[in-house]
Amino acid sequence: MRYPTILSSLALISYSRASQPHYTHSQLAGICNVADNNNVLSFGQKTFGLDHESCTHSRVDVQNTPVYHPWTHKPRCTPKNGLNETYCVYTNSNFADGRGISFLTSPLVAKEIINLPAFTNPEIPENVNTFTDPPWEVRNIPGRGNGLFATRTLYRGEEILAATPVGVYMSDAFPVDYGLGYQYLNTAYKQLPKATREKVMMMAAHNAGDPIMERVNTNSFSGEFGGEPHFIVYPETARMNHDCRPNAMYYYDPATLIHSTHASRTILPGEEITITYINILQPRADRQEVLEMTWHFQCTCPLCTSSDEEVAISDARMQRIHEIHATLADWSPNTMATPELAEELITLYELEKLHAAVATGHMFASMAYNAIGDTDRAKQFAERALKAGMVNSGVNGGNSDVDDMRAMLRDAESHWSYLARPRKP
Ligand SMILES: C[S@@+](CC[C@H](N)C(=O)[O-])C[C@H]1O[C@@H](n2cnc3c(N)ncnc32)[C@H](O)[C@@H]1O
Repeated sequence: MRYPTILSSLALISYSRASQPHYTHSQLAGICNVADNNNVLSFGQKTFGLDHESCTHSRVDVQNTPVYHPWTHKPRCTPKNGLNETYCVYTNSNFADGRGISFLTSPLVAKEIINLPAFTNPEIPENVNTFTDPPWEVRNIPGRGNGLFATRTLYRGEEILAATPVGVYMSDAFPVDYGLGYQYLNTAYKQLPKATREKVMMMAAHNAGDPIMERVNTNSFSGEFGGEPHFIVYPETARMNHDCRPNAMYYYDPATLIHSTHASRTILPGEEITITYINILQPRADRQEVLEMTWHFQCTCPLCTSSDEEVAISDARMQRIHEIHATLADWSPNTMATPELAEELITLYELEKLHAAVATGHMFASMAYNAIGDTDRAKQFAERALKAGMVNSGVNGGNSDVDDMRAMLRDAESHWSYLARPRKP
C-alpha cells in the first residue's frame, strides 16, 4: 500500500507575504470538550477501522445542546502513538449555515480553534459561500482539468469568490501512522453534510489511492492553527489553476477562516482565472521543478513557454527584485536603501506583471521616503499601497501591513520609519 507524504499545498499566504505570515492566535482559554480523553481514546480504539456513520451521531444532553459543543459529533481520537500524541476528528456539521467543517487535529489545537471568532461569532457574511450567480463558470481544459473562467469583466480588487473551509487537517496527524491518519481523515469527511461531501469528491486527485487523501494532497492550502501546520480544503477555490503571472490573489482571514479571492488586474470575459501555487519570484527552472514535483504538471503558462531570451530577461529581473527586497529591508546604519531603489522595485513588478505584488512596492517606497523625512511622498505611497493592498487583504485590512500604512497616513512623523535613514550629506 502506498502512503504518500502530504507534500502539496497551495501557498495560503499571498505571494508578497509568503515569508512573513501573519496569524492571530486566540488565547488558550476555556474548557476542552475532549478533556475526557481516556473515554475518547477508548472510543477511538473501539472504532479503529470502522467507517459506518451510526457511531458518529452527536450525543445530545437534556437541553438539546451537544455535550461536545461546538462540535456536533463526539470527537474521535486516535490511540496515542509512541510519541504520546493523539489526533482527533472534530466536526461541526452546522458550521457556515450547514456547509459543515471537520478538523483532524490535536486536542490542544482544538482548544484554540473553539475560541476563534469563526466559532464564537459564527455569522457568515452574505457574500461567503454564495455560488448561485458567480462571475465565473467551471470549464474543462485539456491537460489542466477543470478551471474557473470569467463570465464577465472583473476589475482589479473585485471579489471572485469567498468561502469557508470544509476540512482542516494537521500535517503531523499523518506521518507516524499513515494508515491510521487516513482512517480518521475519512471519518472527518464522512461526518460532513452530504452536499459538502459531494463538493469534496468533485475536486481533482493527482493519483489513485485513498480518494480523500489524494484530494487533500492535490487541493489543500496550507496554514497554521495553534502554531502547527495544517492543510485546509476550500473545494470551490481549489478549482483555480496555477499561472506564474496570475490574475487573481487571495487572502485568508485566520480569525473567520474565510478565504477570499480577488482580481489582481482586469480579467476579461472568457479568460481563465488563475492563482499561484508557489513563490513566483523564482527562475523558470525552479518554478517548473516545484510544480512538477508537487503537483505533477508541466507548467505551460505564458511565462514558462516564452522564448529562452524572454525567460532570461525575466529571470534577471527577479534576481534584481530579490536584491532590492534585501536592501530595502535593511534598516542598519550602513544600509544602501533609498527611495529610488523602491521606485525601481515598483517598475520591476510592473514589467514582470506581478500585479499582486505592487502593494508591497508602494509600501517599501512609503517607508523609504519617510526614512529620509519626505512625509508627503511617504503618505502618497501609503495611500497607493492601501489601495493596491485591498486586493491582498480585503477591504477591512486585518493585517499588520494595512495597519502600518494606515498609521503612516494618519501621522507619518510618528511612524517608526520617520528619519530612520537620513540622507547622508
Ligand atoms: C488545485 S487543482 C486545480 C483544479 C483542477 N484543474 C481540477 O480539475 O479541479 C491542482 C491540479 O490542477 C492541475 N493544474 C493546475 N494548474 C495547472 C497548469 N497551469 N497547467 C496544467 N495543469 C494544472 C494539476 O493537475 C494540479 O495538480
